[in-house]
Amino acid sequence: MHVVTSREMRELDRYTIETIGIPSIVLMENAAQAVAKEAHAHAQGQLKNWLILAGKGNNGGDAAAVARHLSEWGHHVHVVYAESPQFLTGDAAIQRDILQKLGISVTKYQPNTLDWRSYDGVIDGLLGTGTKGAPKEPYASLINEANASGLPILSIDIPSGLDADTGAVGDPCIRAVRTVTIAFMKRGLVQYPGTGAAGETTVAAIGIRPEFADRLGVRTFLITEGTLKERLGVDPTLPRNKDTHKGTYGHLLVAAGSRRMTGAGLLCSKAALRTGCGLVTWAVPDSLMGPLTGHLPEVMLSGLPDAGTGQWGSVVPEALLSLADGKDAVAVGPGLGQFEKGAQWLQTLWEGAECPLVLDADALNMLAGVINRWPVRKAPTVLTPHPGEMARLLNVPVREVQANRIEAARQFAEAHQVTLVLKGAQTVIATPEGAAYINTTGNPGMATGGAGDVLTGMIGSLLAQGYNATQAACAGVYLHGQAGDQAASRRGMNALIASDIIDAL
Ligand SMILES: NC(=O)C1=CN([C@@H]2O[C@H](COP(=O)(O)OP(=O)(O)OC[C@H]3O[C@@H](n4cnc5c(N)ncnc54)[C@H](O)[C@@H]3O)[C@@H](O)[C@H]2O)[C@@H](O)CC1
Ligand SMILES: [K+]
Repeated sequence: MHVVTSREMRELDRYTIETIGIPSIVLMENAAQAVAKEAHAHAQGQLKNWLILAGKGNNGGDAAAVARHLSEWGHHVHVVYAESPQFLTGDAAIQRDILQKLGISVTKYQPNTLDWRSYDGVIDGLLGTGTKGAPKEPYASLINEANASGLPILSIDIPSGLDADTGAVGDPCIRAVRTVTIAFMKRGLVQYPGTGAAGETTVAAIGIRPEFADRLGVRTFLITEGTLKERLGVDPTLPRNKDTHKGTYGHLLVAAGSRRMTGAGLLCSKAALRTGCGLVTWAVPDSLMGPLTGHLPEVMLSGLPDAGTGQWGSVVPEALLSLADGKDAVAVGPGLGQFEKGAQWLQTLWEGAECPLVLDADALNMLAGVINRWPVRKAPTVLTPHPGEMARLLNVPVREVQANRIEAARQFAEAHQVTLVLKGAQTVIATPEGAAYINTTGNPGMATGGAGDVLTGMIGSLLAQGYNATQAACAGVYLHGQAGDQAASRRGMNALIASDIIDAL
């Protein structure tokens, strides 16, 4: 499913109107039909009293047409224009004139004069994708009154006050229970806090087809089952061919865990096996071999000389590099620990390993500040930072990363020619070619120690099985979230721990 910016949406509108030839008023009619149907369904067969808020742009034009449909179906509607309706232009003016001829009640907003208690629900058609900055008066007061009314609000296209591109909520912003977005999902609806303000969101098809978005070069997508299968060609449910053996499914090397942090390596390796790779070799500092033996019988432990410390800082990087030889992928980082000259240590693997790499946690901290000077790797490289690690990689505050996660991920991935997985609610995957994918699975119960180690193992496993970096990152993130959702439904979010995610795979 495509996800668009407001600029892309304008281009798609223009393309559909001018090149395909569907008049804008027809698109508006389709949009309004879809929104009205959603409101009608919300009323569950009862006829309701709707207060319909209209701005002066096309979002308000949609709202006026919604009022017409609802009234035709027997609902009671009252339309309040934020600004004087006499100044409307274009399609919005056409809709206003129709309302007038149909005798539908219309007023201009006067602060604190609306009797909100006499309505059952609100339709929000104040501001759409034409919004610039936080709502100005009188929109701001009207939005505040609507939110304070406690009535369920259904937003047209986006909640008024939302930044359709970043998901930032203006002061104020409508808090909707439901949003019917027009033609395509907007970026602001799939990034927090926007996602929270929009409530349950559906996309209304109005005649602007998905292939038009491909034609115009839209390269941001929501990860759904359809995206995985149709766009990315990954189907994890396909049965295995009968004449295969463990070598068919790849061999992953995991470099993770150190004294006091062995669990990270256990989770990463076990998740990798459960994601289907044929073999996992787990490299650890030699002194940990004894304590770890037998904990995960399916994994092959490989101890590297560590001068008795149990720390990766004492392991020469060449030892790890030679283990990487002949493997199908390497996962490095969980529980590795921080140590002196860590960047140089990692550089040996970065430059020497010929197979795909996935880097997480401490390995990402080693990259911060040096990745700019390192050569682009020939084999695929996946980085999986959480927002704090991303901020260190970019040397900016975390809030700057979070303010526009899609762009932060995309720019980094393009600049360094890596596949970047920016974790957090609605994980973003950006590819070296400039595409971005936004995940739809997962829940806050997964904000628990070790969940990231599980993801690293899963992505490593998929890389080892021969999936390309985009496939591995997108499928890994999607399945990780799906397993987390299953685990949460069994355990509850508070009780969920990382092992439960593995158990749900
Ligand atoms: N063909 C099309 O263009 C279609 C557009 N549609 C609707 O049209 C909307 C976009 O319409 P518009 O581009 O007219 O824009 P909007 O209706 O989103 O609003 C723009 C108007 O609000 C004003 N405004 C902008 N920022 C403001 C702020 N911070 N405070 C107060 N006022 C502000 C602008 O001066 C402008 O008059 C979409 O969200 C969608 O609902 C749909 O009808 C489908 C077809
Ligand atoms: K709106």
